[in-house]
Amino acid sequence: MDHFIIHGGRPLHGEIVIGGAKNAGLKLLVAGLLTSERLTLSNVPRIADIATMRTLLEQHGLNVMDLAGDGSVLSVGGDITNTEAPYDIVSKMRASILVLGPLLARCREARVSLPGGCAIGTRPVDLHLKGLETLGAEITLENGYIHARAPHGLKGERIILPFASVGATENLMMAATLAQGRTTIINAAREPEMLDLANCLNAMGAKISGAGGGTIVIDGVEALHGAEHRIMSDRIECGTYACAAAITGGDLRLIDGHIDHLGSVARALEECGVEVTQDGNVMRVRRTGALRGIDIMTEPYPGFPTDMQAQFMALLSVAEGASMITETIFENRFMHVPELNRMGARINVHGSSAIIRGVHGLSGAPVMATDLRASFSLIIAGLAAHGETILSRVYHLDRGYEAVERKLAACGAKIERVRG
Ligand SMILES: CC(=O)N[C@H]1[C@@H](OP(=O)(O)OP(=O)(O)OC[C@H]2O[C@@H](n3ccc(=O)[nH]c3=O)[C@H](O)[C@@H]2O)O[C@H](CO)[C@@H](O)[C@@H]1O
Ligand SMILES: C=C(OP(=O)(O)O)C(=O)O
Repeated sequence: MDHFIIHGGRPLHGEIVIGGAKNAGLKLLVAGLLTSERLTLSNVPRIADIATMRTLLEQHGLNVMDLAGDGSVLSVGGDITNTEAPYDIVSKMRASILVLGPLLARCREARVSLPGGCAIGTRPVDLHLKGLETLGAEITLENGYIHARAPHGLKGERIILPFASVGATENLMMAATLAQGRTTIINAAREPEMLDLANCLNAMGAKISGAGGGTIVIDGVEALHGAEHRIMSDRIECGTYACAAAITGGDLRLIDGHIDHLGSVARALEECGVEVTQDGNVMRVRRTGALRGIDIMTEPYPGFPTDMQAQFMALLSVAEGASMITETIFENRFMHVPELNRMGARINVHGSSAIIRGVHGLSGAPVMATDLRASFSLIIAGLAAHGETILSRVYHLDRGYEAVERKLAACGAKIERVRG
């Protein structure tokens, strides 16, 4: 298992190119199941989750071509020969559940392993299943698998989501593109990735309006066709490097970083005393003064994203005064707290809130990654800490961040990946 060795205390200066969004790219690849023609995606991030999604689609029978030879442009096409998503892939990557709606809509049948819980929470898929039932699917659970059938096809309906679930909105939006009649999703997730997916589906011939807002209307069509689409840039990767710049008192130009997608994250950085500006497609982040503590609550978009919570906690651990972070999306997303405390942070968890008392400095230590964003929070802490930090279980990080050590080292960080 690879690990990172980080020697902290160096401000980051320079440029980092933000890659394509993991949380958009995964669903955009799945959209390839909705047509027999080719869907070509550019700006594909070279991360482990994309490789896993590629394996999943290939075992459904799709052919995935690497057009640029470096994984950045993928073309998906061909016939679906297998409608089963097996446990060994779904249990590795929860986004696999997104194949359920498209397989059902196109093949009228699908068998997808139940994903089960993960390190950050139980993460049930009841809203996906109820929504598909509303569209006419018959769903049974047997032997750990979801078996969904719609022998006469799906039928458009009005679906009210009790919670604005990202995955349920995407699954239902994709399924509804091939349903008969109109589907209206009320209380839909409003994350920018919804709009990216809808734009791609519309380019494939779907009729979707309202994506990015709370009500999405989908008029079903007979068939979708091929298209080309550029995946939006990753707002979470952008926010993560912004925190790294801020904690080290650095100055970073984030190419293809966008304040408007970051929204509440950019505002939180400013409240902490960090300067954030936009010039064309470059977002600049720098800090010259002291960091100030603030209170944060994670919420669905446009609120503060849970996927930035761990990285902000690392930042706030060295801010002046006390901060409070309340996590409302996942019930177990504070696994980084004991690891940050091992580096000298003073953080106490009370239920869904963490109180962070700012300290003057952190000290390097051996720490362990527990999930994707927690891993990067420990890198952020390590970049600011005195001495050596050794981060193990880097495979969590590789799920969603491309070339971390290269991007950080190019800006002055002393970070090395040790293989094995
Ligand atoms: C691949 C991807 O895009 N992952 C993102 C997606 O995950 P994901 O799509 O899984 O997130 P959801 O918005 O669906 O989940 C949010 C909350 O709703 C609950 N829930 C969800 C569905 C359901 O049927 N029943 C239910 O109770 C979940 O357990 C969780 O507590 O959005 C999350 C919230 O912004 C992000 O943290 C993830 O990075
Ligand atoms: C929680 C995340 O991803 P996933 O939903 O794929 O687990 C994340 O990107 O932080």
